[in-house]
Parts: sequence; C-alpha cells; structure tokens
Amino acid sequence: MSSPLLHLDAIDAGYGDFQALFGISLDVAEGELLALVGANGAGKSTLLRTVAGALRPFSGTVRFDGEDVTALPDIHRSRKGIGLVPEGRRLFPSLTVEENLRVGAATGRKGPWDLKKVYEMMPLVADRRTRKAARLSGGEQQAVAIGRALMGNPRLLLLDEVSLGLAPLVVEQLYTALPGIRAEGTTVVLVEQDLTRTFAVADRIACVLEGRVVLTAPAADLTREQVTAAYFGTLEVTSP
Ligand SMILES: Nc1ncnc2c1ncn2[C@@H]1O[C@H](COP(=O)(O)OP(=O)(O)OP(=O)(O)O)[C@@H](O)[C@H]1O
Repeated sequence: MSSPLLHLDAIDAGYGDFQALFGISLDVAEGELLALVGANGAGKSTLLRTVAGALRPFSGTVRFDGEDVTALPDIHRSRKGIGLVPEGRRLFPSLTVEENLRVGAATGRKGPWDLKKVYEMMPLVADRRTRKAARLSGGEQQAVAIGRALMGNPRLLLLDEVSLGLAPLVVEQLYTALPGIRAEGTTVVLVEQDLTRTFAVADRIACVLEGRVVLTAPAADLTREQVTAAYFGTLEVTSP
C-alpha cells in the first residue's frame, strides 16, 4: 500500500493551557475526500489548523507526503501544497476579488489552477472580479476564499465549514465546484455540519468527539445513526 498523503500521529494540541485535541491519529490517502463531523467545540477547526500549520501541536507528528512538517510554519506548508480555507473566509476587504485571488498564487506552486480556471469553475466569482471583497455577500466571499486557496495549487485542500451561514442555493453552488476540484487530483479534508451533504460527497468520515476521533470508516459503511451516535457520544463500541 502506498503511504498516505497526510499522516497524523498522536496529536495533542490546544491553546495555552487548554487542550483541545487528544492523541489524534489519522491518515488521508492521496485523492481521497475525508469529512470531519462533530459537535461545536469538538476540535475540528483545531485539527485543520494543526494540519495547515496555523497551530503547533503540543506533541505528536504531522507528516505530509512522507515528510515530517510538524515544525514547519503555515507559509512553508502552503508552499508544499497544504491549502486551508478557514472558517470565516478572511479576505482582504480593501482588495478586489482578483487581487485576493492573486494572493493565493503566492505559494509559487505550478499546477492546474490559475485565474482562468478558477473563473471557469466559479462564474459567480468571475462576474465580480473588479469588486472590492468588502462589498461581497457572505456566499460570494466564501467562493473567493476557495478560489484563493485553489490558486495556490494545493495537493491537500482543507475546507472548514464553508457552508456555514450561507443560503442553501449558495451552498449548492459551492458544492457544485467540488467534483471539478477533485478531478484535478486534489485531496480534500472538509468540515461539514450537514450530514446529508457529508454522505453525498465523502469517501470516508471521521467523527470527532471532545478532541478525540471516535469513529472513522468509509462513508458507504456507515449509517446516519452511527454518525449521529458518535456525534453525541452515545455510540456503542462493539468489538469485531
Ligand atoms: N483561539 C482559541 N483560544 C482558546 N480556545 C480555543 C480557541 N479556538 C478554539 N478553542 C477551543 O478549542 C476547542 C475546540 O474548538 P474548535 O473550534 O476546534 O472546535 P470545532 O469542532 O471546530 O467547533 P466549531 O464547529 O464550533 O468551530 C473548543 O473548546 C474551543 O472553545
């Protein structure tokens, strides 16, 4: 078996004295789409931030493409191909859409994604290319944030609740972009609260409960009931 693109081993992480993640070990294969599910505060964003290098773990190892990147800051990880779309978008409000997108290309990575390709995939973004980010709706900003991450040609794209607070139609448009992203070979780890959507897109699902991964399995092998039970901590663990 080939080695996973992302390998997390015994990750403990948190903020100051507060520990949010406990002994997380997880692999993600190249080309796979893994969905992280769990209640608010379970530690999903903390996990993505640890992978992206926005947060240094207390202990444990993050390996990307076989290399130990645990000590590398986020900017170096993005050059290696880890792209994070954080919760809350975080565009530069005074820059135009196109200027924001160009910021994403600062990774210097070659690959399929450039302005033309992002505009092709998200016509909504293309239509607003000269508009200041501050003047966009929440859904438009989210689409630009995804486009910006793609401009860095990531091998691993981390999407943190990109549909949070958006109108259903806008969420639909964002999710329409996913197959095109995956068709380019991009590996995706996403956090999504909507279980129907999670089951529709995920190859594998990992449930996070109070800072621990309590269940991980191919989406096709799981029922909604099992995921919901893991979510609320009422999953009965049966030995094989
Ligand atoms: N910057 C921070 N400083 C201190 N504690 C934090 C910080 N960010 C998150 N936490 C805490 O870490 C824990 C995990 O939070 P995290 O945001 O990773 O959860 P989550 O599963 O992503 O939930 P949500 O869906 O609410 O974002 C929570 O108890 C949260 O209060």
